[in-house]
Amino acid sequence: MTLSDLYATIEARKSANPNSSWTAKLLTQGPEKCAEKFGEEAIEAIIEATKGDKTRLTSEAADVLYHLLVMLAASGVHLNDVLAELARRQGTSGIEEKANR
Ligand SMILES: N=c1c2ncn([C@@H]3O[C@H](COP(=O)(O)OP(=O)(O)OP(=O)(O)O)[C@@H](O)[C@H]3O)c2ncn1[C@@H]1O[C@H](COP(=O)(O)O)[C@@H](O)[C@H]1O
Repeated sequence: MTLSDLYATIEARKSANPNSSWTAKLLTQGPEKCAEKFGEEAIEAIIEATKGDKTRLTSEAADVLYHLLVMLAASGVHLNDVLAELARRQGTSGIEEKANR
């Protein structure tokens, strides 16, 4: 499963029944709710990272990635645009990138 596969599934859930799909249910609640869920999952991942529990962090990181993609889809931002931005930054040092912002 790639992030692109997961993003495609999430996009397809825009027209799915909210009673049979968690993703569809979340998407019907709008971009603010999706952003809120992403924030909650990010905090849970931070907690596991600071505790040093690799198994729990792995699980929470999966939740973060999934909810990031849901938030992007809800906000009308395509994963390919994010990947293109990452590709643009490739070969540029982080320090240089920061100076250009
Ligand atoms: N990767 C995920 C994924 N990760 C987490 N979740 C769901 O995200 C929810 C996380 O919510 P919480 O942890 O906050 O738990 P909760 O108690 O249910 O939520 P609250 O009521 O407390 O807010 C759970 O219901 C999880 O099942 C996911 N749901 C779906 N996917 C992927 O999306 C695909 C499509 O899913 P459906 O749309 O459900 O068919 C699936 O096949 C998976 O590949």
